[in-house]
Amino acid sequence: MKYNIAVIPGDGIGPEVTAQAKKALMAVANVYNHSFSFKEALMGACAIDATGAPLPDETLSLCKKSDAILFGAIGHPKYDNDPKAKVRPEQGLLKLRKDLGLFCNVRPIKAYEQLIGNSPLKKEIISGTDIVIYRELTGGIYFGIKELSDDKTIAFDGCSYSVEEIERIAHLAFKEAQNRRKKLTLVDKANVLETSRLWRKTITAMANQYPDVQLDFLFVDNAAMQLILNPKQFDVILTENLFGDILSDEASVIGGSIGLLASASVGKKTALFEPIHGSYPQAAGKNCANPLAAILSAALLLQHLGLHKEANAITNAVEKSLELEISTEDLNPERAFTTSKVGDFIADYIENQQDSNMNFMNIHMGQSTII
Ligand SMILES: NC(=O)c1ccc[n+]([C@@H]2O[C@H](COP(=O)([O-])OP(=O)(O)OC[C@H]3O[C@@H](n4cnc5c(N)ncnc54)[C@H](O)[C@@H]3O)[C@@H](O)[C@H]2O)c1
Ligand SMILES: CC(C)[C@H](C(=O)O)[C@@H](O)C(=O)O
Ligand SMILES: [Mg+2]
Repeated sequence: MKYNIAVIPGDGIGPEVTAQAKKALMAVANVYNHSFSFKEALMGACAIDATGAPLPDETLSLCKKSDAILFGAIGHPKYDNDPKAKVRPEQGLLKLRKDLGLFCNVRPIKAYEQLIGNSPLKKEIISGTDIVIYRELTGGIYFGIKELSDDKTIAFDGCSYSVEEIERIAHLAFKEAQNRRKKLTLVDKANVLETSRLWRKTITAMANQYPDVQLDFLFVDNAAMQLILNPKQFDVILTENLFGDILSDEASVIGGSIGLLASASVGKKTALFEPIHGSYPQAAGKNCANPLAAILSAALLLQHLGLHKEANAITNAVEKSLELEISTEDLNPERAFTTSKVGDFIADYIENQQDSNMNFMNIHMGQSTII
């Protein structure tokens, strides 16, 4: 089959990690006789530099024409440190999510047995953790009215949610729970926020449509603590935009590095696949960032296209790289492999995994070097 994939490498480490995800997809194409046509487009600080806009029209129209979108990361310190900047890289990503209707962001988190020692959390606490966060992505405070008083001493960010916005992601989260361990936790701040009370009321009213799912509720402050104290209690977490952003970075500590966390941003018409991490500007151009979040995002892309065997080929290769410690410095500081070497290993493993020849492993393991 032929698929058109829009690729948005973005800023900082975005281009480096996205290149490895493309390598993995090309290896899949070779083994399984698919054809991926990749078309690249600008978004973020690089797009502002080139066109003045963080999301050029050509990028949006390319995304609309594509079967799926692979995205790296955006963001640049020159904007992070300038609160007065009117045009910012992040506006590109937010506009893309909104214009494409990508309301449901799925963020899987698991403790890989191979990496159990990498987390600062105790082994017995994290071992066996397998959570998926359903983060609402096109509503809430991110997209509310923003105001600054004329004398610039008072700022306002509005937060609103409608029943329709809550229901459409909640149906997906309930269904995901049905396919997993049948537990759904709504995380909110219903003791304070009107929007959270609407979430609670709406989800409670939906529960009878999913009688096999055990539904519970947690306030977000407690949820932040429970994620670290006892992450195994969670199966599917459903939450609003801002809480999902914060809790997923926190949860990445369970896996051992944020460089492992992939995500799918899904709408009715299309879907975009993105690591949860940012542009990590300190590592840009150094070939040292972990590409696995981007590579695992490519696996989620394949699943979305219904290519399950192919997606498994990528996740198996990732597991093998972790087992052999063919990993970047965040996971393997003593004997770090570069970003591109990890990508090469994954692509080679996908193409040659039937090959039981141990030389194959030796070639890669002998190549360790580094930064
Ligand atoms: N989706 C996105 O594009 C996205 C997400 C978050 C932040 N950002 C932007 O990225 C810029 C930097 O933000 P930040 O420093 O808060 O977050 P960040 O995720 O870029 O980096 C935070 C820390 O996480 C670690 N890290 C991140 N990615 C890694 C990787 N692939 N491999 C190994 N370690 C990794 C590093 O220790 C890094 O210092 C900002 O401009 C921000 O707005 C963009
Ligand atoms: C860059 C920023 C707008 C974005 C968000 O807050 O959604 C990021 O942190 C993420 O998690 O994808
Ligand atoms: Mg974030």
